[in-house]
Order: sequence, then structure tokens, then C-alpha cells
Amino acid sequence: MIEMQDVWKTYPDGTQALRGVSIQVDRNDFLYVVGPSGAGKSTFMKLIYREERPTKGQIFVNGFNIEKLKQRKIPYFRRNIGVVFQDFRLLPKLTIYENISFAMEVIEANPKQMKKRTMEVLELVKLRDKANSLPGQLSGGEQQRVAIARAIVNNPSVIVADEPTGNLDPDTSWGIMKLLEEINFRGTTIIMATHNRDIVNNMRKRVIAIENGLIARDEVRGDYGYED
Ligand SMILES: Nc1ncnc2c1ncn2[C@@H]1O[C@H](COP(=O)(O)OP(=O)(O)OP(=O)(O)O)[C@@H](O)[C@H]1O
Repeated sequence: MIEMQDVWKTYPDGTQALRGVSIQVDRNDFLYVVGPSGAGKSTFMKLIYREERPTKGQIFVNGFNIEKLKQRKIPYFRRNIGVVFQDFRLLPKLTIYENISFAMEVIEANPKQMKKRTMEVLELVKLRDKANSLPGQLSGGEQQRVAIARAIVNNPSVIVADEPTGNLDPDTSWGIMKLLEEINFRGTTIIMATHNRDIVNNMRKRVIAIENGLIARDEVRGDYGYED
């Protein structure tokens, strides 16, 4: 469902972040992306949700060559990919309910459906009772659960999570991982960049290591493999 063919990314200042990456990620895969700082992991993720464009090479998502998408098709493409960040990125002045439903408003869902689905995902992340709170009133782990609810509200086929546990303590991180595992179990592909060795080594999934802009390793039930 996601395929990269010889993808290169050189930033305008000349930094070569990716230097010929080819990979196929199947429907329902759970993929960890590991590697040293600055190796190209975030760049790899950003290319998938089209935040950055490749300098060279092709990227296909659900059979579409995303370089060839017409401008007006981009919102439809994006709704099929949920993105989760290390720093949550919730809108501070909107309630939890509004943060999530806003993602549906953007795609012009009908109000009834919007309410039903927002409550459904709030239930899934176990935050129904916080619907009217503001993000600042929630713990880090709760904020990340809201961000995950927002990422899945439009039923994307893939979630791209860039260090989703990077700001959380170990116990809270495990809660987030259980949630991502459940979302994967329900049929969503998960691509997660992480520096968290315990998580990778304890939840054996496919692991790719990016080093120096290249895929150095791709293992079906891999481990973290670094000492840091
Ligand atoms: N917008 C940009 N302009 C120029 N160089 C960039 C830009 N974004 C990233 N880079 C560079 O590209 C390389 C890869 O960066 P990237 O953020 O993809 O690494 P990473 O593996 O995600 O690192 P980390 O684990 O520290 O988050 C680094 O050398 C980085 O400095």
C-alpha cells in the first residue's frame, strides 16, 4: 500500500537526508523506523504524508503516485493518512471534542456523523469525560491520546507517528503503544519512528533502520539494535 522506489531527498541547503530508499509497506503492517539522530527518519515520514517532496524517485500510497496528485485531490489524500507527533500539536484554545471534530469539519463531514464519530474515537482512547476540557488541562499521555483520536477520526488507512512517546514517561508510553497496537489490530497500517529501545524490543514488529539516508536493515520481527 506504500511503496518508495529509489527515493532521494536533498534539502535546499544541500543536505542529503535520503539517498536512494526503496521499500514496500503492506496493508496492516506495523513498522518501526529506527536509526541515529539525523539519519533521515523524519524526512522518510514527511515524504509519506507529503509534507516534503522527493528530489528524485517515486512514492505510491494506495496505488496513487503522490507526486502526480492534482492540487485539489490533496485534501482527500491527506485524510487517508493520520499523523501523530512527539509534541501532540493540539489547538490550545479548542476543547478536546473540538480538536477532534475539527479534523472532520475540514473534510466537510455531516454534523450528525461528525458527532457520532467524535464520541466513538473519544471512547476508544478513553477520554469521553474530558470532552469539554482544554488541552492544557490534560496530562501529556492524555494529550497524546487526543492526538491519536484526531489522527484516526477520518478512518485513515495509515497512521504515521513520529516519536509519539518521545515526551512521555515509560508507563504512559506503554499505554500509547497498546492503543496503537489496537488501532493496528483493527486494520490500520502503523509507521512509527522511535528512539525507544524498550518498546521496539518488547513489541516485536517489522523494523527498518535508516542510517545516513539509506535503509541499513529491514527485519520482520526486528530489534532496536543500537546502544543509545
Ligand atoms: N528542512 C530542512 N532543511 C535542511 N536540512 C534538513 C531539514 N530537515 C532535516 N534536515 C537534515 O536532514 C537530515 C535528516 O534529518 P531528519 O530530521 O530526517 O533525521 P531524523 O533521523 O529524523 O533525526 P532525529 O532522530 O534527530 O529526529 C539531517 O542532517 C537534518 O539536519
